[in-house]
Amino acid sequence: MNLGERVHEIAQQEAGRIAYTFMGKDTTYGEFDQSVSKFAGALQDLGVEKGDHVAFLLSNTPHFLISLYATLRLGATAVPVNPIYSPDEIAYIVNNSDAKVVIALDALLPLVEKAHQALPAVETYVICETDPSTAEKMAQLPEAVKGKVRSFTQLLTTSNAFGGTADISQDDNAVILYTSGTTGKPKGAMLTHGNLYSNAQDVAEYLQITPDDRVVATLPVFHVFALTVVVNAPLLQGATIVLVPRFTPQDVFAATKATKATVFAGVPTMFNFMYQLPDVDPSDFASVRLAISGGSAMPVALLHNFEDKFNVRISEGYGLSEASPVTCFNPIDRERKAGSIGTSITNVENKVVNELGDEVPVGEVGELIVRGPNVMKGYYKMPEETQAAIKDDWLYTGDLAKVDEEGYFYIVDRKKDMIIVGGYNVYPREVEEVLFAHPAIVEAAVVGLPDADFGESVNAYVVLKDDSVSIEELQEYCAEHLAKYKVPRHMEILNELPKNTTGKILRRSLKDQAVKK
Ligand SMILES: Nc1ncnc2c1ncn2[C@@H]1O[C@H](COP(=O)(O)OP(=O)(O)OP(=O)(O)O)[C@@H](O)[C@H]1O
Repeated sequence: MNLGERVHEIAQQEAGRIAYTFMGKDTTYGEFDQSVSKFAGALQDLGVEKGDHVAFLLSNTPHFLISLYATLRLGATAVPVNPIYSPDEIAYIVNNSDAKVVIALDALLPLVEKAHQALPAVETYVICETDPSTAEKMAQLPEAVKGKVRSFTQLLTTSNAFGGTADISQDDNAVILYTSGTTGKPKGAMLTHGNLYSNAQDVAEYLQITPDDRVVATLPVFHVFALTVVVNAPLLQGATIVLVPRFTPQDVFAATKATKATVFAGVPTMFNFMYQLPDVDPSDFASVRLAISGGSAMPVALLHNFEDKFNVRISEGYGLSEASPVTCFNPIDRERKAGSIGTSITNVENKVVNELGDEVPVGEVGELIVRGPNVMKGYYKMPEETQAAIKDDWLYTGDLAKVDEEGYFYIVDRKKDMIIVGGYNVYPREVEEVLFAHPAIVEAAVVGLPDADFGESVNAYVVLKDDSVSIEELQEYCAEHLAKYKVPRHMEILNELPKNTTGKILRRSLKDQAVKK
């Protein structure tokens, strides 16, 4: 069984069940399956065969769901790319992935027009219309590009359905996902059909997603967290996806209220924006039985505040692109531990090891490594990086963690972000947790900077609710809660913190800016 077959099976058994809802319109599994077959037929007519690569420059609209499942049905490989990357970033990924077809939102038409010469391997651009003026704009394209451009809507209405069944094995690539480059140049993690199916199934079981669930999809779908947790896992269960095209707290509350959504998944900054929104009526969120946090560390103070305000349980999990992504989650039917990423999900093993790769005792910090059917095949065209990441079937995550007696894991921080002050280790996260617990602080990030006396120093950047507190007072507050060497030497108040499009705070940007000063 694979993802495509499973969705087809649900459509055969319960065609009238709602697969997704978008802008107030419901689409049934029967209709979804039909669109997938037709679009797979269209891709086939465009020359896409098993093993070919198709890049997506799409956001949270039905185009993504149809394109993904059509590509999978043909046995081709999907390469979801963040559509708001710069033209150079997009060109790098599209070229590196050897994509033959690019499926793009119409807003990217100017980019297609400009960038097509830099993308020699791309034979066709399929443009997804969301604006009535798109057809006219397509007609006015220069001849050299026009010949390569097709309309998604037209292909969907005029193509014959793909009637065949691609011969897909568990080890075939389903998706190549480029890591966002928070810590370096994007690398394409090759995730197989087996990887994606098993992780979606294990997550769905572990979080008890049922066919009656309505799962809010506002996390960007081109990112691995969304792909498994709010796209594949609900579809495997025959549940309903509530597509929210662009995250705003207002849109999420409106969508949960209108659809009586039962599951919400977000990164911590989303929870923070929702919590901070003034005049919110918590009853708008009352239908949500489970809130899922992942992608970066959920500050403990925010977890408690959010749970109290909205009377909902937050289950924090952990993962990375290379692991499809989920390895741990706080369980639904057992204790949820604040500050922990929970226990290993079914079929996946997590272990904390020292520099030699030996498991460390309970409570001791080491690198988190992962083994299971979710671990990627490798990085596309990067055998050396693959060898460095996977040793004896264990994926080295680059994250420091510890585990308790009950098997709950705690992410201490990224290995690369650890600060060494005069020989002492400081994990930015523990300083951030203290800052987050201060009532005047809305956001906080901590980075290490070179220091002539101590090698490195601790530096904090905060966003404040108001000006009720000074930097000196915040430093005094830190001194009350932290050992002296962990207290930020330098603190700065900013209007906002730099974030990537998934909402993760970019410590590296803060560091780069500080070094340039
Ligand atoms: N619950 C969590 N707590 C702390 N960190 C988390 C959590 N969930 C995910 N992360 C962090 O996110 C990382 C995985 O993110 P992802 O695969 O999206 O790549 P990225 O970090 O955005 O980009 P890059 O790999 O290029 O740095 C993990 O390795 C970990 O550092």
